[in-house]
Amino acid sequence: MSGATLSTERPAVSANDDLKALIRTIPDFPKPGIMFRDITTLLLDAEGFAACIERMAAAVNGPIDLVAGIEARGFLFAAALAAPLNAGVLLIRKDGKLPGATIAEDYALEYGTDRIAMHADACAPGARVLLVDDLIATGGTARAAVRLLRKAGAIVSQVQFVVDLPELGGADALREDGLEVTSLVAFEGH
Ligand SMILES: O=P(O)(O)OC[C@H]1O[C@H](OP(=O)(O)OP(=O)(O)O)[C@H](O)[C@@H]1O
Ligand SMILES: Nc1ncnc2[nH]cnc12
Repeated sequence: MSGATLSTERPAVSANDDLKALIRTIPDFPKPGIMFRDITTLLLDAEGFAACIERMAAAVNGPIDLVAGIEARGFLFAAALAAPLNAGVLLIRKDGKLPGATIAEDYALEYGTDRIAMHADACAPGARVLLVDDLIATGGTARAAVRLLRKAGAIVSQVQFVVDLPELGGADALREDGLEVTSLVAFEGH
């Protein structure tokens, strides 16, 4: 009779711990109590940034026409990801920055509201758009971006982030909206 054997192997290292180690945490920025997850250190590492983009590309579910990036840090990941996916890049900017005719969407901040915009003619109705940002916290920005893209007629079914702050509930809120949400690393706390 073969009894259960206890594994002497170490628990598997999460596949993206190498990337997590490249993201620096700066306490109390931009204000006391915030743990700022700084992806500039990941960007500085050539192998790490390349691995990040490869893993994001591998997680893309189905063909897409455009990668939409959210200003400003989201642009970096969206632009790099678009090349291997053979997709174009659609810019979602803070209001007032785009030169052509725009459509906009408001979203709530801790205090007050903000507005993001995109060129009204940036995507054809029915275009399959993957939304990308560096980080999701409360999800206010990403949810507004999804509403904006859908207002333009885009089909948005997946949203990707490098970093998730799960305690803030943004990824769960997007999932409740019916979106597929993928992120490479998660940090506990704000
Ligand atoms: O999930 P949320 O609570 O909406 O927060 C996440 C957003 O906050 C950060 O952008 P920020 O507005 O700081 O802009 P930046 O990229 O220009 O620094 C981040 O890049 C996301 O876009
Ligand atoms: N904790 C955090 N670190 C970096 N960017 C953020 N955007 C919102 N919360 C953030």
